[in-house]
Amino acid sequence: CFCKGLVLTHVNVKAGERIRVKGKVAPDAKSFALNLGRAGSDLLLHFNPRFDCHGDTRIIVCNSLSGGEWGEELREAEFPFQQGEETKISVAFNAQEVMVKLPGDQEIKFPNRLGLEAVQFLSVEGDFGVKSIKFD
Ligand SMILES: C=CCO[C@@H]1O[C@H](CO)[C@@H](O[C@@H]2O[C@H](CO)[C@H](O)[C@H](OCc3cn(-c4n[nH]c(N)n4)nn3)[C@H]2O)[C@H](O)[C@H]1NC(C)=O
Repeated sequence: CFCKGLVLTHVNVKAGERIRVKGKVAPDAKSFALNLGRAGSDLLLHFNPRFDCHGDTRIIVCNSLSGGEWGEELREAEFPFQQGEETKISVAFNAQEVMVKLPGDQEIKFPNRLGLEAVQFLSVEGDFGVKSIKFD
């Protein structure tokens, strides 16, 4: 369900700032993921919409990764993505939680399990073509 995509390091996004990702879901998408954290092995958030992957159909899986170990998954059934469509995902965080804003004013909150105050690493992987990334 994954092909390696875009990796940004040293982005130095602080709590209260927002990352806005615009892109297009592949027409035959199985899954894509937005990862942000200290590094690839320490993720504040692995945001993983699954169209058809790992036995999941149209479910958003969120998780953290600490020292390469996955935490407990949070699963969201409200699934605002369509294969082949453009979409916008924005993420902000504070000491307590990560807030993901999705189309249709949907918001997913995920605990800041790593307690990160800044994010250095951002990657987008899977069946998603990034059009723009804005930091504000
Ligand atoms: C029911 C069986 C046991 O539970 C399953 O266990 C799987 C393995 O941990 C879970 O899938 C992982 O879920 C993680 C988030 O919790 C990640 O989505 C993980 O994929 C991350 C990943 C793979 N890759 C990757 N694979 N190959 C390449 N090049 N890159 N990159 N990132 C997935 O492989 C999967 O979500 C989980 N399913 C359930 C229902 O819990």
